[in-house]
Amino acid sequence: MSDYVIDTDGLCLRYKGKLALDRLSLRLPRGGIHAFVGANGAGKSSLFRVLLGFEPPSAGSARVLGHDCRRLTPALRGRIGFVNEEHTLPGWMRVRELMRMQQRHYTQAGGGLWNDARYEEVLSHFNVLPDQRVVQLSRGERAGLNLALALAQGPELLILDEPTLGLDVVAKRAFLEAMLQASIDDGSTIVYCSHQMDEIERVADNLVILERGQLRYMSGPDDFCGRVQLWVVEFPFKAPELRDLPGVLQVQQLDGLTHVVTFDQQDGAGFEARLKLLGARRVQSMPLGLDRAVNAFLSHGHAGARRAA
Ligand SMILES: Nc1ncnc2c1ncn2[C@@H]1O[C@H](COP(=O)(O)OP(=O)(O)OP(=O)(O)O)[C@@H](O)[C@H]1O
Repeated sequence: MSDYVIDTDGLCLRYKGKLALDRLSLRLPRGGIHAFVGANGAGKSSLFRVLLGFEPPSAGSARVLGHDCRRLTPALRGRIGFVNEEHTLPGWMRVRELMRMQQRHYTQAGGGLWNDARYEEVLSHFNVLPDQRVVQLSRGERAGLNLALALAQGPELLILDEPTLGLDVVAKRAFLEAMLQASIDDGSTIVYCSHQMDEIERVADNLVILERGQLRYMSGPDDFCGRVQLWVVEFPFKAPELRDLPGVLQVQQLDGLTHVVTFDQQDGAGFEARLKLLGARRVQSMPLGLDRAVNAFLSHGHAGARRAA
């Protein structure tokens, strides 16, 4: 059995003239919650489509649960749960019928561990009646049903594309709790993408940052935040150009002070000394939350891409 639940090597996916995945080499260990972040168009959904066998790689390889993604058998697919952001479900079916169908499938297939309690718990946060047809549900209710079904399957690997988009705060919290529970109780590996850093901060064990189809960064969210630092600097006159200093991700002028976000400059002394040499009168440094840290990291990539263009 492969140690990696997902293993890609030099993976490329090209859509007519557009490189969505660019020589992506990525290995995710089994277990835990892996959160993918990246700007719009970074390639998150494209990666999921390749992993699920919906798109063949244009070059390189992709393996999921130790098997080539181009040759996933129905039995293997049964070990992988997937929820897409549109929450597509058969509209004509009643909620009860859909649940029974999934329940039967996942109990008989033996691939998963159907969990009634988890289904009921997640769905209880939505006003969904068993007799309603899927087509009659609101978008958020359909999302809730889809997530309840996916989490109740207890799949070995669960891939979720922006699962909480459009959910209210209570439903979102319930879903995150259930996701954590599935990861702990069933040992499911959960791979999901989101633009909501508060969520990722709360549940993710591993943060994966994609940029223009490439892997830019991977570690636990806390380790990532530990490497990003904000410096609030007072220059007596006009602030000098700081963007080209080593490790600088972002520079902003706010209320007469210069805010500099750096990566791997947390030893303090070296960077502070540089700022002082450049004429800084006062320097204060502080850690950043995940939201601002990721934002600075991604905006650095954006700026780099603009400069290269
Ligand atoms: N069917 C397609 N045909 C052509 N280009 C596509 C297609 N699907 C995606 N792309 C392009 O591939 C790139 C990656 O798209 P993808 O949907 O994977 O990004 P994403 O990271 O999921 O973005 P978002 O956060 O906006 O959902 C984008 O530049 C997108 O325009």
